[in-house]
Amino acid sequence: MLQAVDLNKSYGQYHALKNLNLTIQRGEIFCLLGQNGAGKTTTINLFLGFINATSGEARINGIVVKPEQQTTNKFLAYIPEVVNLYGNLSSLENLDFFSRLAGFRYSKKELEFFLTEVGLQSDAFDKRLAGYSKGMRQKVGIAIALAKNADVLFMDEPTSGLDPKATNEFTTIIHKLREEGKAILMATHDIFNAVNVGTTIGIMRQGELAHQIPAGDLNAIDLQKLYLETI
Ligand SMILES: Nc1ncnc2c1ncn2[C@@H]1O[C@H](COP(=O)(O)OP(=O)(O)OP(=O)(O)O)[C@@H](O)[C@H]1O
Repeated sequence: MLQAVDLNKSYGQYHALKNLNLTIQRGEIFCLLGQNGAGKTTTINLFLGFINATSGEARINGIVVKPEQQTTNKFLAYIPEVVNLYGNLSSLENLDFFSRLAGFRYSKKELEFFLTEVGLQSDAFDKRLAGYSKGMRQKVGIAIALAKNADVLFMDEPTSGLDPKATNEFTTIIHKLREEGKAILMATHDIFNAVNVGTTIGIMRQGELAHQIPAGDLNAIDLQKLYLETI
């Protein structure tokens, strides 16, 4: 579903990503850990087609990502650290707008279903997004991904700045998405959450994927130890 094959990204002499090889199947959540500048966002940006690879391939559903063609966009959704939607529109209106943009038209009931799926309280549906918390905005971002019927989700630092309750709600949503067969690539600094939601943990160091471990093999303390030894 999601594959990097000998993927490289250089800026002049600087190698931001070195020979990345990884595969993420349906129902897999791959959590990428690593220090600032390790190459996590570069990896996501290559899959999203925001930047061109220097060499190698990023593939989504077997199709090579080509920034100028955008053929893989229909399969994916991106949930950035801060979900920026239209603050003066409600979540229902934002969801309707972005669904139409992706070529889907839904009834109000169907839009409400997506928002309920991600755990947004129904009394917020008609309220302007400007008053939403970070966690609520994130839920709307994930609802848009569901409405778009995206197979693959990319998330950058999804739990950064979320309080423990919102992080817990996020974990519940991710487990549900995994059961639905989504493939998720997530960059995070949150070791505890990576163990909680990940099926595979990757640790990056200076542009290289230094470790790739099944999440079930580690608890948070083991992972923290390995992380600190790696970076
Ligand atoms: N446009 C660019 N020009 C030059 N160097 C860049 C550019 N974009 C990224 N880099 C460099 O590539 C390296 C990897 O950056 P990247 O953003 O992927 O790191 P990261 O692991 O996501 O870090 P963080 O945890 O801070 O988000 C960094 O050293 C960064 O400075």
